[in-house]
Amino acid sequence: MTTDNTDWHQHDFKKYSFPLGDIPRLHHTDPQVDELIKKKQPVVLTGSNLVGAASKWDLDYLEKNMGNGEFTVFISETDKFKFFDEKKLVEIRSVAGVHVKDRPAKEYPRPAKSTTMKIQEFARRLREWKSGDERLYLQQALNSSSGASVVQDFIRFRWDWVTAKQKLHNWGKLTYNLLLIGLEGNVTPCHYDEQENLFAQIHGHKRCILFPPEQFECLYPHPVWHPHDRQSQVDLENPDLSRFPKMTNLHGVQTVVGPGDVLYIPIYWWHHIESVKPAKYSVSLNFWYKAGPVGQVEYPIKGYQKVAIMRNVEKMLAEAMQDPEEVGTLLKTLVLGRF
Ligand SMILES: O=C(O)C(=O)C[C@H](CCCc1ccccc1)C(=O)O
Ligand SMILES: [Zn+2]
Repeated sequence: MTTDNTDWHQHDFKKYSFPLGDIPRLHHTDPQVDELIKKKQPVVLTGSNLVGAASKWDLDYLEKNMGNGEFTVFISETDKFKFFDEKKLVEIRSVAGVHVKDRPAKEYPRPAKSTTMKIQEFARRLREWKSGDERLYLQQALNSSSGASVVQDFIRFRWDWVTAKQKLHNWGKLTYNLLLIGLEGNVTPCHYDEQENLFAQIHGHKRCILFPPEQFECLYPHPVWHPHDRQSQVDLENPDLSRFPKMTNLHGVQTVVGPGDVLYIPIYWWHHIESVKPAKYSVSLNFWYKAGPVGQVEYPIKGYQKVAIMRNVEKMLAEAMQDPEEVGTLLKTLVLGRF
């Protein structure tokens, strides 16, 4: 895997069963950049200085300057931090048209539990962390109460540059910036988001493995009503081909982003992200934008549009049937032996 940003040692990286190409790394002034973004293809933009004002955001600085608020921190017994949407549990009960606050019918295992803590406690626990301890991952939307000097840095981001990208590519509004501080070795397993994403790396490095929306059938996402909606059911490190046979068709692209790099993760693209050596922790900040207006539909429709259609079918059927479990039965009746 060639990454001209440093001489990555192959032996350090996990080996996967599927082929991985390279995501192009281009200087942000290269005209190919906007061509790739227009085609919803991932690309690493270098030299943008988008979050140059945050280049000093190491643990010491953030500990001193993030203010006195409580921050959302996920804690996991393993290296995986698979997003779990607690809101879905209530929504499941409301599928039957009844909002019931009691415990959900099914108990879902939670890979990582969510808690809050002050930045000082988080920093202390990160410094004291040793192999075998539970892992921590701070994931908090930045806002105006994030400490005065951090807000000053935030204001000095290259908002002209990123807003020009937003306008040029007809993205919707900026929903929020998620600040991510995690231990080397933390993994955010394969999932997709319904937003355009300019992912800025600030401290340390992250290995990002991406798959296009068309590989939906190889990645077997949880149902839309599941708390792991948008997350793949498959474990890329330990493929279960009896349950997920189409994993053998997986082929992705990858890159390693370092400080100053910005990775464009197109809407609906699958991504699997790992904080890698040598730094002990990594700091990233994403810029999530709502999808732009659909505009004139072109045929044949694109992979990501099929994903949006499948999501709507699942939602409509879940709403129509009393019990989400019946959705699978109805869909099998609809297609098996008929199409
Ligand atoms: O920026 C992105 O989209 C990423 O996936 C970055 C990822 C953490 C995201 C956590 C998360 C996943 C799903 C819903 C809400 C929050 C990382 O860098 O570890
Ligand atoms: Zn994501």
